[in-house]
Amino acid sequence: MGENRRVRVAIVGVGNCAASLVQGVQYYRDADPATRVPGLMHVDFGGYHVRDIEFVAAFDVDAKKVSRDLSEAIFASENNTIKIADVPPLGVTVQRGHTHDGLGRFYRETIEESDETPVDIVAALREAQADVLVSYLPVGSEVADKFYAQAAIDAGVAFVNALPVFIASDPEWAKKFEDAGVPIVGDDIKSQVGATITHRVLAKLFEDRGVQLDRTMQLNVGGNMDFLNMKELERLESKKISKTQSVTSQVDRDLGKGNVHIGPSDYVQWLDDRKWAYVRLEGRAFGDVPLNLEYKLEVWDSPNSAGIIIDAVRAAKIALDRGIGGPILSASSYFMKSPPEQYDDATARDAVEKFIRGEVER
Ligand SMILES: O=P(O)(O)OC[C@H]1O[C@@H](O)[C@H](O)[C@@H](O)[C@@H]1O
Repeated sequence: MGENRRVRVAIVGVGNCAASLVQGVQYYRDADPATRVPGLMHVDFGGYHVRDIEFVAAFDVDAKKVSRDLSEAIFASENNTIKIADVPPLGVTVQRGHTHDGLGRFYRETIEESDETPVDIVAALREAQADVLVSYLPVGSEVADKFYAQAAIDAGVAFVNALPVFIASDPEWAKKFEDAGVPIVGDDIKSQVGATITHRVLAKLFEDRGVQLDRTMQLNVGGNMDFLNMKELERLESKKISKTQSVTSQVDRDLGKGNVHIGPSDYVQWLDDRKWAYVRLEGRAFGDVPLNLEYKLEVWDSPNSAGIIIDAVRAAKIALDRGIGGPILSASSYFMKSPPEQYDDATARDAVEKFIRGEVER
């Protein structure tokens, strides 16, 4: 395992999340594996340091990003996340990707689409000798995401599916990856301490402590392109399903129709890439006495997911090194909202550590 100590990463969708990822690799370049570093779960992940991640290809459709060096494209157009690092020129030119259903109404009204011809993705991935392709397409890009998933299979490149399109968790797609011997980690990134994981953990706490959860809701607002895009309601159907099942999987009972409301709620432009989540859980405790819990989480959305992707790409690379194809269940269940199999987060975390040590196959 691990003769090649680099993790060669390609990105599709050079938005805020990609910006945080690229900056984060720079930010943690000299992190000491012997210490606990704020913001990372692993400095060293199975022998790969954060600085071993190398960006080798990037695809986008935005005229202000295509043909620019990745180090500039991450700060271009509508990208508005917090800056954490200066990024030197990377020598990676953003290539014209394929649009398919990637641009909803609000993207089309906001950005100018590149008039360059889309490149051959399989050829580009091969030429770049990519190990892992990270899909950061906008929510609702079902056709485009599957197109890139197929390109990853055809190029023999591992796939990290950060958006709520069901691929790793779809048995037919999972089999395609398995048959091709290509690893996949998915679906839908679960942030470090984000709306989903806090909500899951508290729902489980109610259950574990014998409080019956009767009703819950999670309302999210933000000011990035993700939230603007989701004003188009059809595009967020898969997102609502993904977020809801991630929380309800932690409760053993069916809460009943109408008692769970989880989803993106509105676009508030001045929040920029901040996301605020308002969460409420209503239950019954000892003697059927009401017990309610309400909290508000304020985060910068994109850096909150970047550390998770840094681990997900290294998990995918380890699977490649070990010749394991198909969904990587441990990493998918800890890092993603909709993995093929749901576990509680402590169990999933343990599984990831076992995977790193080679004690579980996937
Ligand atoms: O905070 P949560 O619920 O874990 O969600 C995290 C991520 O969820 C994805 O679906 C969003 O598109 C990302 O922008 C976001 O960072």
